[in-house]
Amino acid sequence: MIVARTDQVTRRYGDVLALDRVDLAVRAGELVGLLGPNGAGKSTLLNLLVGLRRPTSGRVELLGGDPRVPANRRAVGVTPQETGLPGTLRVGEVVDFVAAHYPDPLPRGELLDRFGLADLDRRQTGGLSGGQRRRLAVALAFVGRPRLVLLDEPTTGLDVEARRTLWDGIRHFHDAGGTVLLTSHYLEEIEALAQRVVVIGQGRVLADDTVVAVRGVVGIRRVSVVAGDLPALPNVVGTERADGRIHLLTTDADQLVRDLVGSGVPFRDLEVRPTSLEEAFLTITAVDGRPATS
Ligand SMILES: Nc1ncnc2c1ncn2[C@@H]1O[C@H](COP(=O)(O)OP(=O)(O)OP(=O)(O)O)[C@@H](O)[C@H]1O
Repeated sequence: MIVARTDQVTRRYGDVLALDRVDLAVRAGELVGLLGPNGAGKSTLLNLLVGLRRPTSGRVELLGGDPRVPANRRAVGVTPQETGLPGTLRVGEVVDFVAAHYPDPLPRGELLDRFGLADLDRRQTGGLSGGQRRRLAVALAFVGRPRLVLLDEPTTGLDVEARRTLWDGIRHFHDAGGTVLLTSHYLEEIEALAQRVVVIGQGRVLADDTVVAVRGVVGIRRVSVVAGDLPALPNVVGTERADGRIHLLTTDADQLVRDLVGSGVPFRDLEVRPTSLEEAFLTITAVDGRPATS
């Protein structure tokens, strides 16, 4: 069963194309990571899924209906990228306040325990550390026993231990059958939680695959030289000519350099550097299939 879906969704903010014909389907019980750099369109996508924004074109479906209808959002928990908590309320009071909106909320103690906040029940939220505040904000998405939880960069600003505690809370929910869609800038974060990763760049879905497959692309290096035409070389997954240089994307930079030298073709100014995730996907998408000398 599909619990969240976008069908050819485009969203513009004036001249900015934030999402460009995005297709996404999240099935019940999945834990999906949305990966992409700043401005890729991740938050926009979450906001469309929870009905906070309308698509410019295309269709969005949440739990089988229109996300803008409140009844369809009842079984959804959300933590946006930025949240505010009333500073004078105690942690327990905030949880109780949110819980009061749901017919069968999680017991307060259980929720706080799951997110490592049990000792802070009576602390005013204004006296929490940044990391504790973030964990509470994320925990609140789970109060109403949702079927689907959407988390926008849940662990930003958390130290290693706080991040681990939060991951445990998310995992617990997922192990019990819950569905999660979360955003991150880091593959490592998604790798720790999800099997499936959707890579977004410049408003487009660049990849929708297993973490293992995406990790293969992240390992790609850019070998660039100043040269005339190059022969076709093994392990080259993309080629680009720019700024008077030939850029070769490769899964094995060491071997490619050996092959370049072995080919006897004159070249100079050799450079080898890692590609960013977005760069790797964008370049491969743009030039895949063209011969190295084009
Ligand atoms: N309300 C808005 N008005 C105008 N432009 C917007 C608005 N919201 C988002 N944008 C633009 O849309 C694009 C996508 O932004 P979005 O916040 O969805 O990206 P993101 O992947 O969540 O980024 P980040 O990782 O920085 O949170 C960006 O170019 C952003 O500047």
